[in-house]
Amino acid sequence: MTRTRRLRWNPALVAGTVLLSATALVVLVASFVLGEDAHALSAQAGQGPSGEHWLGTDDLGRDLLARSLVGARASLFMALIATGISMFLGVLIGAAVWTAPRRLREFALRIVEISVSYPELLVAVVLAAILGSGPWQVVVAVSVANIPVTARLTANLSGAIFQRDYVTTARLVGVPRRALISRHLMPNMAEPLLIQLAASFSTGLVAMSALSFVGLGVQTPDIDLGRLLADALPAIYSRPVEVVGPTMMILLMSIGAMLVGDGLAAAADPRVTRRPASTRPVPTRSKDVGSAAPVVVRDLVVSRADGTDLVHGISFEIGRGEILGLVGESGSGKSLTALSLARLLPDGLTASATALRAGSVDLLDRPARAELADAVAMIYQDPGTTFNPALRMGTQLTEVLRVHRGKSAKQAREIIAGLLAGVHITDPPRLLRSHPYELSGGMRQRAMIAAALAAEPALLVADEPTTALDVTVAAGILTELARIRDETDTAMLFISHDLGVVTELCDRVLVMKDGVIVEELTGEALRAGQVSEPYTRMLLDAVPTLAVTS
Ligand SMILES: Nc1ncnc2c1ncn2[C@@H]1O[C@H](COP(=O)(O)OP(=O)(O)OP(=O)(O)O)[C@@H](O)[C@H]1O
Repeated sequence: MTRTRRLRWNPALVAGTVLLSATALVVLVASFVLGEDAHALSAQAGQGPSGEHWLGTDDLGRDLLARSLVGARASLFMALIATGISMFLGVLIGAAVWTAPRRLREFALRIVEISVSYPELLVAVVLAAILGSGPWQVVVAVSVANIPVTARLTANLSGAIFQRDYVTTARLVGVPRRALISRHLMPNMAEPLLIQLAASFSTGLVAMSALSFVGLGVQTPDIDLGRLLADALPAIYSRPVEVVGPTMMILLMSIGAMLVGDGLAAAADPRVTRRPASTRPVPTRSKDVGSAAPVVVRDLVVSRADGTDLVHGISFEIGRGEILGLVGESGSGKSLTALSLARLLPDGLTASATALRAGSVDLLDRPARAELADAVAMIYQDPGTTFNPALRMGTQLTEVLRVHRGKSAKQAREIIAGLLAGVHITDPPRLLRSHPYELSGGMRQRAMIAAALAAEPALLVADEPTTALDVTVAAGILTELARIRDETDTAMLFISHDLGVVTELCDRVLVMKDGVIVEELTGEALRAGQVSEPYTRMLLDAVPTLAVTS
């Protein structure tokens, strides 16, 4: 079950909504009431404003106010239809681009970027000229001209959202593509897309009026605002009042739409956050090596597309119920090692190994997502980006159980509630009803651990799980991880650049430098300071201590 985020009204949004709806209402009502007056000829030609004709009459004696309101109705409908078409197709193309294979995506993105570089009005004029004059031709021309800008916005938004941890997690657990788009992409793009909708309406209205003005749109005797402006042009110096009606209608509607857009932008949620992580399968090299350990990594190489190796053939195993620490300075290759195990390497990087196994799953065999979810779970550094801000915690935490274990929503909630209680969340039902932003960082991280355990993975990767937390909360999370190690068979890969934390928690520690393991130590040896590598010594010396001098 998903939520509706409450709209935060602000002056621009109120003013825009009132202006737009009042104008639309007046236009609709008046155009029905005054429909005949707009076309009725009279002897009172070319008159100025009067009590009978508020905006005067044109050279055939037709009431200019009635014509403006009737013309505005046509422009309003045409702009709405064009906006609907361009938004629908733009969002579809933009989202589809990000679910396409990499090469096709790159190609499509370039096409969209090139299309955006042509001014919309110019494209609309060219298309309308090709299609011929008429209202539908203009609607199609303006719709098509507006598609690229929406498609690019959607593609950019999708790209950013696709790289957030919660989407990475959803992909890791094998959430189907359609659900990814409807549940994770769309709710998080709603605000910018609504803003784009308002902008698209406004530019569409102006473009359509411009096309009718130059004779490509609505044709006499039908009228829209552009047509009325064209009719007023010959008398622009002798009776300038003729342009007032259509100009005012264009202004009122587009200012209304712009204010709504600005209001939505101001009301947009400021909590939108990011963290580049990502996704790409791991191509492979060759075959195995027998070992009883649940996690086996042999000769893991991670390379860039240009052939540069970032991780240089490292090997390690993790035993049942063992926490293996992976330490090293920033850029030493810790995260790439972990992402290779989860088959979540960023685009442009590939991994190969002679053995890569978690539990019974051979990661070199391109396991199905469901299998992978059983094998590997991840806890990320920043609990603020781990969850989709648009969904309740219950929806997200139960995902893996519903998707892979076929549990009903109720069963999944019960299991997760038990796991949440296990990680010392005091009121699990309340947490399940909450949105992520209602929780503290520590609670979110505990919830992430509970979600990770739900799949009973053979390997739990914790990538700097305490770095974004304050010291006391971090201590609580470390205690949870130690408890999981003591109470379950889960093998754990604990990544950190902080030897102090690793010393507290890990049974064994690998020290990485420049993509190579330079030293392997037991937890005791590390605690006793028995290290042989100068690099490890340097890391150890970098651990802050609270020395009190008197
Ligand atoms: N997508 C990428 N494309 C190219 N190089 C990358 C990419 N991701 C990481 N690298 C490079 O690979 C090396 C190892 O990166 P990695 O993220 O594994 O380091 P790390 O030890 O986890 O660092 P940190 O503690 O800062 O997270 C670094 O030199 C980094 O610049």
